Amino acid sequence: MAENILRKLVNNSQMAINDGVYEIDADLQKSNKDFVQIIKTNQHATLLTEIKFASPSLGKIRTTSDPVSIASQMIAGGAKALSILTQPHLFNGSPEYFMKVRQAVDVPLLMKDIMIDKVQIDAAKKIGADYMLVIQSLFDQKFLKDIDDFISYGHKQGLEILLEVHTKEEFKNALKTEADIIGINNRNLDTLEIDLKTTEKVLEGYEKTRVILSESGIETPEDINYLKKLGADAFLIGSSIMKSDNIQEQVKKLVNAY
Ligand SMILES: O=C(O)c1ccccc1NCC(=O)[C@H](O)[C@H](O)COP(=O)(O)O
Repeated sequence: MAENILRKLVNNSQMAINDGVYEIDADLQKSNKDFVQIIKTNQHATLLTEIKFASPSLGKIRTTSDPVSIASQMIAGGAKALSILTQPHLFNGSPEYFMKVRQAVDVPLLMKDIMIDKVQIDAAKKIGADYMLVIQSLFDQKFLKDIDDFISYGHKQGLEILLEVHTKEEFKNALKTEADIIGINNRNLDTLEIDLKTTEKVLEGYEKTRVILSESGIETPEDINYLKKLGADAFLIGSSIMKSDNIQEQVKKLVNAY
């Protein structure tokens, strides 16, 4: 799959769009909580934990089960927001899981998908997402055009934007946008390799103007403290929590990293 993973992810999203996955008849409300404010005031590590049953890098992570139960355990452990996969292909996600969780919890929710089309942004609003994911490399590598228009459309739908980068160049471009949070993905989407030093490389020499989320490959309190020292304000964690036998305790351990 290494031949071009991004292309494959874009094609998968197009397939899901063509199959009507995002044609949703719902009007759920987002949370009334401000995640950026939570990040700025939380005395402990702010975790955005991810409900993710499978991934391109790991295949099956956990047997698909009730997402509401997983969400409740994450929140009981101290997660301040949740990321929920809605992409069916390779991630086993779905907007239905998302809506079940939205109806059960009041924390901010990120619709985690490979967003390539405004029809998905419309869906994010309908399912009650607070945040949507935008991937800078999709624009820099010319899979998509006009990131400012895409972000502005999301904002007009009442969504906040998590803009994900992996390189210094992408980070520079991301800083020119109106994104609400910039996520540094420690996973290289061309190779799927993870290196926490990505956050270090990207943030080197950066004078803080935005809220920074470090994403992927985070497993231990030590990882969190390392990333915090580099300038990360919050942490997106999926696999290491989803693989755990005790989700609540695993989240608690990470939240109490500091
Ligand atoms: O997780 C993957 O294998 C993956 C592959 C290709 C594109 C995106 C992918 N994941 C999306 C993510 O950003 C992660 O799910 C998220 O940062 C959590 O990462 P982790 O804690 O390593 O599960």
